[in-house]
This record gives sequence, structure tokens and C-alpha cells, in this order.
Amino acid sequence: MAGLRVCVSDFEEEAKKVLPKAVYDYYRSGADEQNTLADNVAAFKRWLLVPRVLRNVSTVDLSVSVLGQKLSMPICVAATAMQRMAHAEGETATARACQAVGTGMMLSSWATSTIEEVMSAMTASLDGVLWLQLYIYKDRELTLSLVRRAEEAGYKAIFVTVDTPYLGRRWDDMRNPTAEENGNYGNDSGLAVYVAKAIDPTLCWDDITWLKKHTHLPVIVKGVLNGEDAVQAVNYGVDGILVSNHGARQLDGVPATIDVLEEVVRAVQGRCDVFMDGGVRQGTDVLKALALGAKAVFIGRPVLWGLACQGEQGVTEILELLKEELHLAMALSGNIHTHTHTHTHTHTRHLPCGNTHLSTIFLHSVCVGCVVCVCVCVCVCVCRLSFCI
Ligand SMILES: Cc1cc2nc3c(=O)[nH]c(=O)nc-3n(C[C@H](O)[C@H](O)[C@H](O)COP(=O)(O)O)c2cc1C
Ligand SMILES: CCCCCCC(=O)C(=O)O
Repeated sequence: MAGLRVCVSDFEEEAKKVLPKAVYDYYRSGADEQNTLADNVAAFKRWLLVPRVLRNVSTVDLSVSVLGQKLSMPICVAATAMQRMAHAEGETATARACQAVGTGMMLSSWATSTIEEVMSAMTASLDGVLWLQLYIYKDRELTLSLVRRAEEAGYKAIFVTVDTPYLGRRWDDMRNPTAEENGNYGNDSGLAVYVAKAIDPTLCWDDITWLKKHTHLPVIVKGVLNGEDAVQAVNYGVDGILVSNHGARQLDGVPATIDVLEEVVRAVQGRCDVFMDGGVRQGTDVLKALALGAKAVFIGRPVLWGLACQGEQGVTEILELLKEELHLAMALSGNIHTHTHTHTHTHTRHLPCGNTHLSTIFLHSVCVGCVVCVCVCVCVCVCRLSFCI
């Protein structure tokens, strides 16, 4: 029987029990030693919220406009491959949950439901926002056929993934039995071989121009981690940047996404919207990302845990949970609009323990240096004391 689910990790615990081990491992794991996987979550905890008070927070408006679409909150669903391994209804259940909550879903190029199926799973009379995540294949006609199908089906944007010229090494997946042996789910070695065969590793900035030439939809680059690439992206005319390390599944040892968000926002100087994903597990994480200049965040694994627990209802619960947490975090920090935290606000980062003034929110960046400094000071004092005595 399902236990009480009050936070994202409760869903993960339950999902772990119901999913076949190889599927859970595939969803959960990161690349190599998984240092970045842990840091994506841990890094949020190094940023502290310093609330403002007496600001009449009786009404909090979480709505936001993302790529021209009004959403009920700045929390959207990131592309995750093969959702039918989590639940029989897979991506169609996720799409319905997003529609129910009023947010947008990015469909993976490697979904287990078709572009058209996912669109028609949603209630026609209600607004629903779908975006297509695109891998650029060696076969450019195949790539463009996906774009055309997305346009025809009514998708609203293309998120082109730029961090996967090859698949990262995910040790758990490599150790687990292959799909061929088990018959019903993917294996990373198999997947890595497929990616090496199918995805175009020659991809470069000119391909962004090529893609933009072939679609009227907004193009967002998914997988930027520094200011230089962000400026390149703007120069190549993208409509948005998704700061992402692919859920730490590609190159281990890269920074946590929340730690590079501010650099990207500063480099972009308001010329396009900046989004982030990676490690978002609580409403306070979302608030921190907004305060650092993200227009909205995307979540990957939490959706898979919701889906595994209870299909559409489980995903709805995950989205509602994060929404409720964000609502409370906004009120408790003295904020009533998400759109007051725009990247156009000037902000500075004071290290090691200064305030970062972002719109109406203050953030403290806690650096490991502080802890070390305090320890050293205490040790020095104690030593001096004992010498004096
Ligand atoms: C199981 C799984 C499958 C994924 N599949 C894709 C994919 O098909 N395309 C893509 O661009 N990103 C993919 N991603 C990365 C996500 O879009 C997103 O960047 C990441 O999951 C965000 O981090 P989080 O899981 O910590 O929220 C996948 C991530 C996971 C965990
Ligand atoms: C062309 C197939 C790529 C599937 C990779 C799925 C993915 O991105 C992942 O992180 O796993």
C-alpha cells in the first residue's frame, strides 16, 4: 500500500519499490561517479533565502508566460525518454497531468508515444502546451520530419538538445542486463551504441541556423552551462536557453546548474529567456532559480517517480506538490508575483557570505570557504588560548 507522500523523495522511494531494478537505475542514474548528480541537488542548499516581511502576501500569483504561452506556474516538465517503462500510459498520462495543472510538457525525441498521440491525449477544449525536444540525427530528413510533425500537431516550440553528441557513461545501466536479454526495457550500452549510430556528432552552431531556417517555431537550446555559449546562442538567434547538464547524465564533473545560472543570465542580458533544470526537488529550489534569473524551471526525474507511483494522478500530485511548495515559499519570502524576478534586475553575488539582491528576494551563497574559515579561526583561537594558559 502507498504511504503518505509529502515530498518528492517519498515518491521516489515508492517508485523504487514498484519499478524493475534496471528501469529505476536507468531513470535515477547519472554519468560516471555521479558527482554532478549529487551536486545538482546539494548546490541548491548552498543558496539561502533571506525573506522580506510585512509585504501583504495574502494573494500570490504563480502564473508566468513561457515562450508566449500562459502557464499556471513556472514549473514545467523536462523531456525524459521512454516513459512507458514507468507506466503503461507513459507520455500521454504526463501530458494530461500537465494540462490539468496548467503547465507545459517537453516531449522527448525518444518517447514511447508518438508526437500525435501525446497531443491528442489532451482534452481538446482545454489549453495544453507541448514542446518537442529534438535530437539532431545524422539523417537530417528524419530530423526535419519530426519538426514538421510537431508543427502540424500544434506543438509550440523546439528544444534542441546540444549536450549529447554521444551518450554519457552510466555505470548502473552498463552493469544491468540488456534489453535484448530481458525483452522489455532499454539498456544503456545498447542505447549508447544507438546514439553513436544515430545522433550527429558533427553538430555545431551553424546547425542552429539550419534548424531555425526550417521551422517557424521558437528554438531553444537545451544544455548550455556557461556565459560564452549563452552569448553564442543569442548571436545565433535562439529564442531561449535552457541551462542544463542533462540531469548529470552526460559529462560528470560539470557544475551544478543552479551554480551557473546567474552567469548565463548575466551574459544573455535579457536578449532571450533563460530556463534551468537539474536537481529541482522543492518549491524553495524553484524560488532560488527564479531569484537567480530563470523564467521557469523544468523537472525530469520527479515526474518519472510520480508516473511510476500512480500514472497521471501521480504526475498531477508531483506538480501540485511543487506548486504548493512554491506558493508557500513565495509568501514566506515576501513575494507575490513570479514575474517580478526577471533577469533584467541587476544583481550581485557577494562571496563568501554576502547578500545577493535579486528583485525582492535576497539570497545568501554559502561557500565551503566560510566553513573552513570559521574552523581555522576557531582552531587558531583555541591554540592561542591554550598557549596563553
Ligand atoms: C531518465 C531520463 C531520460 C532523459 N531523456 C532525455 C531525452 O530524451 N532528451 C533530453 O534532451 N533530455 C533527457 N533527459 C534530461 C532531462 O530532460 C533533464 O535535463 C533532466 O532530467 C533534469 O534533471 P532532473 O532529473 O534532476 O530534474 C533525461 C533525463 C532522465 C533522468
Ligand atoms: C537518440 C536516442 C537518445 C536517447 C537518450 C535518452 C536520454 O537523453 C537519456 O538521458 O537517457
